[in-house]
Amino acid sequence: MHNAIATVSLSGTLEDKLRAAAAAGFDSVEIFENDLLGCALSPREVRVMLADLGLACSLYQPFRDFEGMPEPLRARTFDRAERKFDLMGELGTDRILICSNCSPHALGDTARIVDDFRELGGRAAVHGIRVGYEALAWGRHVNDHRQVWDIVKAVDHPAIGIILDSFHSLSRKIPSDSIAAIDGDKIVYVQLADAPLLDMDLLYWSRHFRNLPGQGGLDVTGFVAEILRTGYDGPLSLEIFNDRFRSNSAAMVASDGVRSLDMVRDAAMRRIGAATIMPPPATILGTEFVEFAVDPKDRERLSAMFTRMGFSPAGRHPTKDVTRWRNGAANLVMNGEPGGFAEAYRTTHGTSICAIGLKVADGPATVARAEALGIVREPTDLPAMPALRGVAGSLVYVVDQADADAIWGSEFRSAPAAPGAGSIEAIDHLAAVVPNDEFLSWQLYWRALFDVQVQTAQDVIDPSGLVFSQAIQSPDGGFRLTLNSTDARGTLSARFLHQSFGAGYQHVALRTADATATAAKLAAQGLETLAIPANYYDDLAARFGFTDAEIERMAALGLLFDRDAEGHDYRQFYSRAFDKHFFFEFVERQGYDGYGAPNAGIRLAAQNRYREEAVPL
Ligand SMILES: O=C(O)c1ccc(O)c(O)c1
Ligand SMILES: [Mg+2]
Repeated sequence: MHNAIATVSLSGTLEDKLRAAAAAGFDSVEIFENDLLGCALSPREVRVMLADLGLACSLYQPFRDFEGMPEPLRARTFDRAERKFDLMGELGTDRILICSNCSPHALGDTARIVDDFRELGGRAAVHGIRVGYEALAWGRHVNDHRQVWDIVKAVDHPAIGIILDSFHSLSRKIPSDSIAAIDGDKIVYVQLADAPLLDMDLLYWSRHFRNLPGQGGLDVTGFVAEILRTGYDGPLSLEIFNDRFRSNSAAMVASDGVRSLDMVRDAAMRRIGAATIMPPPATILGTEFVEFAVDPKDRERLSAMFTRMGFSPAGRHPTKDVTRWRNGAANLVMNGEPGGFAEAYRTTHGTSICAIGLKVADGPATVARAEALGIVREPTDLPAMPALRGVAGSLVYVVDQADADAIWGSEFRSAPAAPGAGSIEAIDHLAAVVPNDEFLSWQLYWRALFDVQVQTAQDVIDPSGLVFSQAIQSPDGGFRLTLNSTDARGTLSARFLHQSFGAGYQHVALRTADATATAAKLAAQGLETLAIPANYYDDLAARFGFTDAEIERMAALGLLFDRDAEGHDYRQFYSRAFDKHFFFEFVERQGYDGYGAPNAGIRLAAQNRYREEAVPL
């Protein structure tokens, strides 16, 4: 069993695609006919290039509108097939994909279809070629792999088998356990794609929105598990029609593709109880700390902000300019050390969040899985705390739960915890902004490495355009992250990307048991918070029946409110941004699992009103 990718999944010319697939480590490619037709190389030259790159060609596709054609079209499809068999000989591949007929001329007569395939099998066998029949979800008469399997059984020819494509089967909600009826040695090829769950015409959904397993909402793992159970051991091949991938870097999509296939194969093997190739998805217990790279000129103002947020210095590194700030269970690290990673980071991005520390159940296993998935490990001088490369070159420190306390003890000279400052229970969530091109890539990174779940993606309305927000969280909610991206240049997210020279963490949400009391306390300490307009509170009163006094109090503190369908409440308020760059949120969850999506547009409109204000130099 090996990793393959269809050339249609990658951007560029055929040559670009092949080079990217080889560089990422694929074993073989499916050559998509249009990529060959537009290529100046002859099939023989492509074959030489493939050999030079160490790639095999595992499939030629697609061959359309073959089965059940009335004469004289029928004779012509057989001639066309013979031409393609010759071409495949030059290209050096022995498998072809025939997708189910979409022609208005196609006859649905199964006996005719079976005869057509039997005849084709005879002709293919002469060339040593195996033909795989794939049900397109929108095929005119055949659109379900169960129909294809019935036909393949009836044909009963060694050169004729079935091709399974996860998109076609899962988009139609065909139960994957139906694959158990298929003989593994009759499966000619397997194509994999995921997709976001969209209620959309199947053809349009397939041709524009497919994405890599681990980037969408289909149960590709369950599909692969059933295929492995049949004993199939041929290629698992990515066939991704995606508008964004057509313009993205082929190198990025190809290396994400290998990560995705390795992840899905590992998950499927785990599901069927087979021996696996890497440690399981890592359990994150929480965000142990957030580290800020601070420019010396900003140190005083950032310290003042932390103080107003109820944090106090709780330890200092014995030799480095690194300070631990603490409020309850939340740690913020301020790093002003020259000459190291933090300085390099702030030189590019300005004073900003340069690293996060994740507390995990098993540190060494987390790092081993990261390495198996091709996630870059960054050297650090902290042996107990390995670091992985994260968004925009920031670091994700891996903190084993057994070492968490020891790290603070050994790395910092601790001051006694300041009494009375413990209003923060934990770092609730992080919000990162990433360029649109990388949105799916970072989603895969988190979903491949960690045991996390995704919530339904949200469209958030910024006054200057739409922002996509994808929440990722551990099963118990102890770790939460939102990934945000936009095409709209004027949005806060876009301005963040522009001003900070790339992706990064834009805000940190801190959890408190009582947001109202925390807001009052921090306001009294001088924390500037985001003012929310009166119209919002009129609507809150109307929707939830708060008393005038309750509404007045919320308005005075800039508190936002939401309640989920089960009646769980959420309260949140925001700090002003530090130099229009990053900001803090304070949240109270009463069993509420979301992120206050109905309030996101209100918050963005409020932040937008400060847009013209100058930033201190
Ligand atoms: O969209 C299509 O036409 C198409 C063609 C070939 C495939 O393998 C496929 O899954 C879809
Ligand atoms: Mg397909």
